[in-house]
Amino acid sequence: MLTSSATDGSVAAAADRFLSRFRRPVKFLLAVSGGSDSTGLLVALATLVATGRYPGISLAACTVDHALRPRSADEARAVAALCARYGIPHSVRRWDGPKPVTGLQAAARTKRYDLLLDAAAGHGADAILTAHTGDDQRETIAMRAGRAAGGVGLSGMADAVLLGGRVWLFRPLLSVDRAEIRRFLESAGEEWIDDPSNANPRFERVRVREGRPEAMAEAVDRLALSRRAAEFLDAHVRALSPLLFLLPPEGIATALADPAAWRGLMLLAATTGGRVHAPETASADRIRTFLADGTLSRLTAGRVVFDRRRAGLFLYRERRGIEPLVLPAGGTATWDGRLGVANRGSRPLVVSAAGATIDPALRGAARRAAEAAPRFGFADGGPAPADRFTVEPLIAPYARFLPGFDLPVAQALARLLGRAPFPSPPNG
Ligand SMILES: Nc1ncnc2c1ncn2[C@@H]1O[C@H](COP(=O)(O)OP(=O)(O)OP(=O)(O)O)[C@@H](O)[C@H]1O
Repeated sequence: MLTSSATDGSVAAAADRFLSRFRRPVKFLLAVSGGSDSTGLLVALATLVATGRYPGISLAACTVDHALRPRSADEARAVAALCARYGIPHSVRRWDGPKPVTGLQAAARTKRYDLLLDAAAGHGADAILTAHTGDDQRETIAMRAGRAAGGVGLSGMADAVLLGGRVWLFRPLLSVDRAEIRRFLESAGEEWIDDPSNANPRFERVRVREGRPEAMAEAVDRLALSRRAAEFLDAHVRALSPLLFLLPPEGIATALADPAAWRGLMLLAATTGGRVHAPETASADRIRTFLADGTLSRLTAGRVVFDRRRAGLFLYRERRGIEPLVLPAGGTATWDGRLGVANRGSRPLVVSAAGATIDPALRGAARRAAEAAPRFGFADGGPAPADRFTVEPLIAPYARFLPGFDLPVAQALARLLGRAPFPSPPNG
């Protein structure tokens, strides 16, 4: 039995705790590489679900074949065989096409999550599960400590993340150590594949595993911080359009006084600039000095103009460096990190900055923001009618990965941009 043995207790207990959280019917897609961690997660969950004690919960699995090593296809087949033994539908998603020479691991990771999202849709799964462990968690904290995150304290991986704004990913084994998972698999008589990339010193995670001492996470209540940042945005920031925001003087004072409010403002700045990351420390310090000084003038940082006037602080995207996007018929893409665009027409669509084409009556901050707004046209220069495309404002910091604890602030940003809320996790 899974639940009784002293050696497998923590894996089974973590799996049981996880499954017990879900009250509605839910299908999970397990991301299984064939390594010990994901094999352990698969065996633990499959065994528990087979007991019939978790009605409404079903499982599927996917292996991503990165096609980077000669044996990867065989490994995917070994996982398929394991899943077949446990009666779990399994699919393989292969990374075809050219691979970059530099940044290979980051590219593989991006592709892996895209392929997992694709597989989740294919299996009709409501959520994705990965087998990140307590060891991975310690490495993440050590890595982030090495980069001197600053501001909000050290943080580890979230146990829930919304991928691509669409599908929740859970990490049920985040509190279980790898050694425990291996003992569990040995007692269950199951084997796993040792991943050769774990011995490759090119990769950062591996370097951390070998080189850095462990660091302890600072006790930061990230959900409380996120809620306070959301309250600040709701209470103080006005969206004059999805591209132009105003923070009145009392809001500026609040942002300078309260670190959570400051974080809300920095996330709004990242969103306004179409940037994944909030301004880094040096840049944030410049903004802070500028705001504390109170002079009515402008500062540009992280592609965003901080435009201080009597009415307060206006925020908008600076005009420079906005690359045009050419979108083929039927295509979807991101423009300037700020807008998701889908071409519904039959001709290529060109999205560029409006620049001088805007209404000459506009003045001040509204004029500057409008110059950085999108303009939709065709390659011959003519404007595209509005029924040929759809757009959705993007929240760049959370467009790919939204940690569960940051859901409140992400929803506040969604409200400000007038876009649909992010979906809630499927438990409850
Ligand atoms: N090739 C794969 N196919 C399917 N799932 C995978 C694959 N590689 C990794 N995973 C999933 O991702 C989890 C983490 O894997 P691993 O630690 O190798 O990735 P990482 O790159 O360190 O993590 P991250 O994706 O968070 O950067 C695994 O436990 C497994 O669930």
